Amino acid sequence: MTNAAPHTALTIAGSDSGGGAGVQADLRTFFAHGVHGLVALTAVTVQNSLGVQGFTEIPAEVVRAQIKAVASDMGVDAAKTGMLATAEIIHTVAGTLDEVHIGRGTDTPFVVDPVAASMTGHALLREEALEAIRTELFPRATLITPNLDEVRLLTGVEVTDGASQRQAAEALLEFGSAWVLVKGGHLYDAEDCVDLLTDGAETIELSGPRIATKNTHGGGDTMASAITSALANGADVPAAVSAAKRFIERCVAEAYPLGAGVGPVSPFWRLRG
Ligand SMILES: Nc1ncnc2c1ncn2[C@@H]1O[C@H](COP(=O)(O)OP(=O)(O)O)[C@@H](O)[C@H]1O
Ligand SMILES: Cc1ncc(COP(=O)(O)OP(=O)(O)O)c(N)n1
Repeated sequence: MTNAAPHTALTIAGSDSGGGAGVQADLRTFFAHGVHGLVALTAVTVQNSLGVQGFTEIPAEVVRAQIKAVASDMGVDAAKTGMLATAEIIHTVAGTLDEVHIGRGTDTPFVVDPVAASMTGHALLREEALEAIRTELFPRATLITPNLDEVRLLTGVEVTDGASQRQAAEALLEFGSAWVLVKGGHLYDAEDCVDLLTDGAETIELSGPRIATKNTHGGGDTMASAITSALANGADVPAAVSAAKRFIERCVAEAYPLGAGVGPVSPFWRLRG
């Protein structure tokens, strides 16, 4: 008997030793969507619920080799990036994605989560690398998914309400991605969590209740990999983001305490049905 292979999604991201963010969050989320996860590891972080103690990056050529190995043999239905650590890795990833035909202008959707720092404020990207994300990855992206801290770093726009969220989304579109999702989780005083999705022609507000919990570690990675899973399974961008928003709400609602600090969001609810 030969079983049909599931769809595949590739994450190009760092490892979180605490298991709540990074490739661990991505693989948990791919699994919860019935998608086979492929990995190109970019960095190894030393972190737990209290924060990131440090990281070391993987040589750029090894990142390239991982992407080539899986793309040439197994095939990639959708890809995403998370922590990329250095400008050299970003440059290498951009060139390799072109070689294996992933990203804007190809049939394989590509999501860029422009991870710059952990929620505890520890840098996950060397300083000079932000410009490389803007110029080398955004033009190749089907969708970019910054949080409000990343929006400020990338555009200088301080989002405080719906109007500035729209202004930020327009500024981000100028960098060349097909779609932008400005996530609103960091507007802590707002009653609802509103994420704004736009391609310049169509703008969709995705709103949901703000769940009262401190355990939101890995939320951004989980959201981006839920979108990537839906894209791998054939959804278009608005449908993928809308499904991911409902998914992450449940993950936040079922987040659990682990360690003395911030616990992880939980994709396990999906396995319980
Ligand atoms: N307390 C919360 N309740 C419900 N949804 C949340 C909560 N915090 C964040 N989210 C959602 O989780 C996703 C990631 O949010 P955000 O915190 O903005 O990004 P990041 O995790 O990258 O910092 C978004 O879809 C956001 O709306
Ligand atoms: C290895 C690694 N990658 C990414 C992050 C940031 O993850 P995110 O989903 O934004 O979660 P928080 O850091 O906001 O909890 C990370 N910490 N480690």
